[in-house]
Amino acid sequence: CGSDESEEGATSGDGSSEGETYTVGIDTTYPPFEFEVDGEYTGIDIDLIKAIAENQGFGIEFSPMDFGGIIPALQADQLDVAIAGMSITEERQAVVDFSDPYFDAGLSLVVAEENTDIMALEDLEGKTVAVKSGTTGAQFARDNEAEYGYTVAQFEDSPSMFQEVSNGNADVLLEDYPVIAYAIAESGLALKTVGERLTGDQYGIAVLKGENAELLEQINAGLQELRDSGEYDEILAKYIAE
Ligand SMILES: NC(=O)CC[C@H](N)C(=O)O
Repeated sequence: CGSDESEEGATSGDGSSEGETYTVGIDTTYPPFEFEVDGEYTGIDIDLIKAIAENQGFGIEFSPMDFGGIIPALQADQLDVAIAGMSITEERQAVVDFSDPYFDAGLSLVVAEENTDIMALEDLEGKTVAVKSGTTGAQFARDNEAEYGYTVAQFEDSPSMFQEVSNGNADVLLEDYPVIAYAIAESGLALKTVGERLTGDQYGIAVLKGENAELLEQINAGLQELRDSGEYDEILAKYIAE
């Protein structure tokens, strides 16, 4: 559905820049932000970065990887840009520069639909909490583990976490609420969100710290253009039911 998928590789826009091509790290197991349909990458992040590349006249090449590998890959110069539902955090800001925020998210708890004994963090004593490596969810779980007395089980991707709770191997998982809403609606897994939203944060597009001021400026200009033109809202509406 939607726009054509042909911009991977070189998009040269209107020739206003040198048509540089950047390698973009993505987490393709993270719908509705990034996923794969019939061998094509799709989702909010994919559409946004393609549209930014187009309006700023640079090319992009996607490099899919586990979320936990993305910041290390930026640091190792294997990626120029990362867009991966990545929350802007102070810790990350020590090693990457973020674009202006483009989406509001934050963590919630998810349990099996029939579960009636977990309503909040206070109910997690002795339970197993599934998290994904390198994420704000994993960080939150570690930070609160001693206080609430649960055990953390770490996974490399979100679908594995959802599966694990659905199977009953883990009692609860921590994930960003737009991703939870999409997973529950689309996967048919018998899961539900419980309790309050635990955190609020915002997603940003990342580049390696200190070395990419010009690229970051282009990304911010591109984002602003998409907001002004209404294309940003159209992209969101394609993937998120209001
Ligand atoms: N792709 C993801 O799993 C991102 C999770 C979360 N928003 C983070 O930044 O850590």
